[in-house]
Amino acid sequence: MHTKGSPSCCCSFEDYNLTTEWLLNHTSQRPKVAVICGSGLGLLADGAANKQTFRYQDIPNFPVSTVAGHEGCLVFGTIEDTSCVFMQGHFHLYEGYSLCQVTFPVRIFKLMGVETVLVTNASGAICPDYKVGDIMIIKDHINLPGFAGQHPLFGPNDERFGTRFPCMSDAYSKDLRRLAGQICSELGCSGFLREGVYCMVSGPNFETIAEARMLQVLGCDSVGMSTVPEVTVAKHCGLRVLGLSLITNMVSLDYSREEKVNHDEVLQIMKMRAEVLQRVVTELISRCSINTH
Ligand SMILES: O=P(O)(O)O[C@H]1O[C@H](CO)[C@@H](O)[C@H]1O
Ligand code: HPA
Repeated sequence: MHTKGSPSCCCSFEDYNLTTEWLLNHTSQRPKVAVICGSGLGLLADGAANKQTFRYQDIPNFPVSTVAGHEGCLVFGTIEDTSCVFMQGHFHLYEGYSLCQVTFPVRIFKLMGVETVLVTNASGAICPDYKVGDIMIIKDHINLPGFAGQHPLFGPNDERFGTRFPCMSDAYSKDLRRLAGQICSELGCSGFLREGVYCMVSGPNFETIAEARMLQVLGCDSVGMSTVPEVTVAKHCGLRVLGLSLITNMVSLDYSREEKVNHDEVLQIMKMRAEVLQRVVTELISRCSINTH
């Protein structure tokens, strides 16, 4: 990631190619599904067999993880007959990375032949009906940093990846959302399953009460500091996307509320639900190419 592609993008097509070639030369896996593991969810990879792990720092051009709960490993493996790749840890604007770096792995997955991306994350509930521990299937998102010009597709468009003006009205596959709902109900998770709108903020601070109230007025059900850039770039290059968000805390909408959110608490709740999420993700991977198109 050292050659300048354009003033607003720090990765050139050669950078993407170099990393893709390196990975293709170091693994015999040809993944069809990529899983981006959110905070504390690295063990989503535990359901895979024939695992092969690379540390981000050993992969040319790859950013490294700097946040607790993000191991910084790329794990290849198989689930049933499906070859897949897991990102144990993803990247955030607040770490100081450009959105080009944040989304770098998504284009690598595309070039490796991935067709479907499952994104997971931790988020705070804005919707007062939600509860801590709920799993929210992401129906849609609000790209708040994008409104302020922090957008991963800013700058000259590279047609080799996708069109200048991608449509985002169907960013999250309806088929995959339906399948996820079905799997959750088969696994007995219906009682804590939601579907809603995720809003990305840049972080790293958690929201003020006035900000949280604004997000509620905007129609957000939950808020987090990731995912939207990866999903935007995935959709731009024609990948199918499913997003699952785990509600780790209730965002304060009221000045009288005493509870204060912190990252340790976020990780603790993720740990509590990681096993069930792992079963959902494993099942999704084994069924997503059969039941959907
Ligand atoms: O979105 P992920 O990385 O899962 O994690 C969420 O949790 C962290 C804050 O506790 C932030 O990184 C936020 O985005
Ligand atoms: N706000 C922003 N990001 C988050 C939150 C939150 O309340 N919880 C987990 N990630």
